[in-house]
Amino acid sequence: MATYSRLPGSVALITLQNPPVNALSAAVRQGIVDTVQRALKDPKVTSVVICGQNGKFCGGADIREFAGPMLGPPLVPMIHAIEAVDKPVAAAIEGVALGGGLELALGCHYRIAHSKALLGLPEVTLGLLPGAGGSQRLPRLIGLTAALDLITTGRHISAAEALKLGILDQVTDNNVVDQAVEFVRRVAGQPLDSRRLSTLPCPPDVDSLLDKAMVKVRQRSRGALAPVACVQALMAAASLPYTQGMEKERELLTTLFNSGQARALQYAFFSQRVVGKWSLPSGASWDNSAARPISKAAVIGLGTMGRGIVVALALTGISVVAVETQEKQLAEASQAVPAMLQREAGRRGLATPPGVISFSSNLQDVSEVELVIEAVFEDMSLKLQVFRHLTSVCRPGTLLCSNTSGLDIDQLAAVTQSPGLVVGMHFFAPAHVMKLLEVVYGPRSSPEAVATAMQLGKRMGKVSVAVGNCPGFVGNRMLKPYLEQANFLLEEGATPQQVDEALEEFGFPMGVFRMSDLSGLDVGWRIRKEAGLTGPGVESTRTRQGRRYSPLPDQVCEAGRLGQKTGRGWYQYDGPGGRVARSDPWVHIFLEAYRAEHDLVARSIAPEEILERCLYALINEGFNILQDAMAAGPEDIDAIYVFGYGWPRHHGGPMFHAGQVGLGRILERLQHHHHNHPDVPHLKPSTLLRRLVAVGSPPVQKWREFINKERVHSQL
Ligand SMILES: CC/C=C\C/C=C/C(=O)SCCNC(=O)CCNC(=O)[C@H](O)C(C)(C)COP(=O)(O)OP(=O)(O)OC[C@H]1O[C@@H](n2cnc3c(N)ncnc32)[C@H](O)[C@@H]1OP(=O)(O)O
Repeated sequence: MATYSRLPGSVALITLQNPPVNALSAAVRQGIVDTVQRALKDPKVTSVVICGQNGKFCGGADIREFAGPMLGPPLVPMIHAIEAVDKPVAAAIEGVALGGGLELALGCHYRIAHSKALLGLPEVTLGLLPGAGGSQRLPRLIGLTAALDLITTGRHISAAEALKLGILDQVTDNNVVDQAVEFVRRVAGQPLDSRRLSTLPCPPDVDSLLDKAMVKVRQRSRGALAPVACVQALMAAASLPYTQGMEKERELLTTLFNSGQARALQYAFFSQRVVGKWSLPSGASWDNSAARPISKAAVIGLGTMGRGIVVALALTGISVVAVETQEKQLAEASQAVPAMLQREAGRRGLATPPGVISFSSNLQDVSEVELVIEAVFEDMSLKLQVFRHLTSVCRPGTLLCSNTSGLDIDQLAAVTQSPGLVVGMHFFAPAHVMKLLEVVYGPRSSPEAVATAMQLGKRMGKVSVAVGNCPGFVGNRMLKPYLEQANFLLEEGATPQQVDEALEEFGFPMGVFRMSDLSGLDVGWRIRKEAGLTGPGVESTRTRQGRRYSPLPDQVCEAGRLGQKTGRGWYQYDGPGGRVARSDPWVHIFLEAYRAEHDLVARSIAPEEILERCLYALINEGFNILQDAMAAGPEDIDAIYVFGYGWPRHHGGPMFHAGQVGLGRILERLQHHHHNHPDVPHLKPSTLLRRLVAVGSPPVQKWREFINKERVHSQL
């Protein structure tokens, strides 16, 4: 709702009230319509201020309402009515003015903000465009170039930047409502025509700026519709009168609203928030487990991952003891880490990196910290050695975390004095940049340890997801069948380019082979050797440990082709460290020879089959993970894939995508592919998928409840 009060003198104050962010729900819109009418009719009122309750102006349209029918007064006429008022109306912006919130402010005649406020039009990130007049008013206020940047990126800007751009009339460090009241009293009676943005001319697109932007956006958006529609709306602003521009805005918004992409992006918005409200099978959860405050931490091992973790911690203001026992590596890291910290602080607009880092080669130096993150090489015996050492060196009660991408947390916990204080913290490279953190709880991890790691991840700006302790955890466990299918497709006749193109067309920034070249092919090779799947003494057959196996990636590594770092992998590069992948005749000859050796007849494989085989195998493993309670719900898996594995956000995440494709269809295609490849267990449809289809394929939002019920009745 919105409340109305008349302040001493002649100013009406309208306050939006819809905690926590004063989103423009039907009730709030109705409240605004009513209170603006009241201010208009009250002859004693000469000016109006609109503000938000509890230090937040407005977080935009109420995203939760998008799923249902539109009720209450629509936004566009409401904002037009405010603009038409013949008394000055000012928006007093505190906290946030985002999306519809900023569009509401653009309909006011003046905008005054607190210096700490954030402004933006993030609709594009929800698969929409600023459809409450924002795409037409903003370019009239700040020009096409600046409007294009804000509308197509959706980025939030500071009050200082908004003032510079001309969005704001005044910025204050004091009480913003008081300032706005004083401001409107001062300007009362002045002509308002030039303050009504809809009546101003839009600058024309003289340098074909928008045509060029369209080409770029189409290239960059990888199939996402909203950025393209945003440019189209700006083209309308630049070339059409305001009323026709608004018609175009509405038409584009309707198309976006009805697209699956908007639903996927809005789901992704909420999943990011759902994962913060974690719960474990034990019943421990975010609201019944206290996190410990951490001010001093240590990182053991200063390779690529360790260095990134040190920077991520230091940026939160935590003091870090950075330990590396190899002198050469330590010397390199003590040069590199401060530079990385400086760069990242600059990128985030922080003047001086707040944390203090001390470097050491002595493990004893971690004795005073509250939390240790071990980030040594991914080797169980080495990690066990470090954990044995840590448990004797650290004071009782220190939290011991392992940055592992899939090793058994329970084994590590078993060699410590307090297994309850051990959790996994699986960072993604580069650790100071990538948003995802898997917090891995073992059977003995205490709720306090999980809460502390989750809280620390949040402080580092990560999307932290609590996951169970199983090989590969969630992300890498699902990646395994995906990679496996990609290799099988090569055996059957596809080329690395064909597989990559199909996946990139779907929206991944990089296909599986380009990505493997970037990460280094030796990573998986070492894991397969440790698992006894390849290496000396293992027979070179296409069946290993009772299931189909492709030795192709092993043979590529044996040829010394480890990816970008060696200048050769599934592609060729200009040299070691080269970035531009080019098709390599060696690979094609190698694949032909391999197929001939194994009597495989190459067939032509359609992109649809490539997508089905890779994605549905991955999704199927996602269902197995839910079934095994290694992830609390589909949102957890989807957040992991969107933030850590390049899953296109406009497809929501693998589990959401499964729902959009139709669970029945996924089941039917998995059955089909499993029938053709009975020696591939990953294609065998999961029990959970079958059960969901059997009960009528409920929407993804209902799966968590269904799984819990099935578990109670022992159906899973
Ligand atoms: C019909 C007209 C069509 C087009 C024109 C207009 C379109 C729009 O306005 S679309 C919405 C645009 N706004 C946004 O994208 C802002 C989204 N919100 C945020 O970015 C952040 O929530 C925040 C910066 C406003 C606050 O961040 P923070 O303090 O970290 O809190 P949370 O993100 O955890 O959010 C708290 C709580 O609020 C819910 N929420 C936030 N914004 C909205 C919203 N616009 N509508 C509905 N709900 C919102 C969020 O989900 C959290 O709820 P829970 O605690 O229940 O999870």
